[in-house]
Amino acid sequence: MTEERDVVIRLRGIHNQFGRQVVHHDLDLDVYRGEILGVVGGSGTGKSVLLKTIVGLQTPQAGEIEVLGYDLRRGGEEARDKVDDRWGVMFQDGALFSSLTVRENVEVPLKHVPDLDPGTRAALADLKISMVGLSWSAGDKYPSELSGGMRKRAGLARALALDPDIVFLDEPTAGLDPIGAAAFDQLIHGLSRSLGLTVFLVTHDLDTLYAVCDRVAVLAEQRVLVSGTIEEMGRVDHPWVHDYFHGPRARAALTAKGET
Ligand SMILES: Nc1ncnc2c1ncn2[C@@H]1O[C@H](COP(=O)(O)OP(=O)(O)OP(=O)(O)O)[C@@H](O)[C@H]1O
Repeated sequence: MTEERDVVIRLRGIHNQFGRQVVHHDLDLDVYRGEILGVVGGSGTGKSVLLKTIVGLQTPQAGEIEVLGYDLRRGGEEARDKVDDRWGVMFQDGALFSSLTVRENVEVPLKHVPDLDPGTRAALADLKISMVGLSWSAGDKYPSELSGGMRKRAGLARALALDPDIVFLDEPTAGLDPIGAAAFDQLIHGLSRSLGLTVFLVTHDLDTLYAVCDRVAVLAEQRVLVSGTIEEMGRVDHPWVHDYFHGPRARAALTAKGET
């Protein structure tokens, strides 16, 4: 008997086009509750556009988007309102407001919570700041006073502010040194497991894929060409997938994970 898995994001027949450039055509994808899904693909295959499509920053020309059981295309504003505080998004550079301190940045999504007094709001922000491994004093700092890795952690704290079911991460380890990247991978993994978070993670970083992802979805030929475990990816007979998962970088990442 196969176990039914709880699908939290279901995409069907997504079509995204800019002018004459078709980025996605007839794209289907399921994301399961509690998993860390790595979304990979060559440059320009539409990984970021896909993330933006799900969170409502890009409107596809066709297709169905269902998140946490809500039909976001047919359900309109009302459906989006229902899920808006159940996901968090972290863009590449953290996308923090430069004129606000880290604590004030993390407080931004909390301002939508009714009846939350300023003291409680600040305390909740501090809790998220410590959850992502930043010191208490980081809350008073401005983004320009932080390192790239700290800014990413602050961006993650803001994405976690409303205790979301799903977090979307766009290249979270880009620009980090290998030690900082590995630490960030472990942070994502630990948070996902302890909070039961579903993570939709766009990445080029093979170490991240091998270290933390439960499944991988490969974008190619304007759709999700294949999805499955890394082990399954190793058996896929497609030139890009083969080169990606059998290349020297993949071998190094596998060795680093200790599975030679
Ligand atoms: N707003 C837009 N207007 C026009 N074209 C766009 C827009 N957004 C994205 N594109 C195009 O869509 C394609 C996919 O872009 P996207 O940023 O999703 O790629 P990606 O797979 O994330 O690439 P990379 O790995 O290089 O970050 C690119 O050719 C890009 O130029």
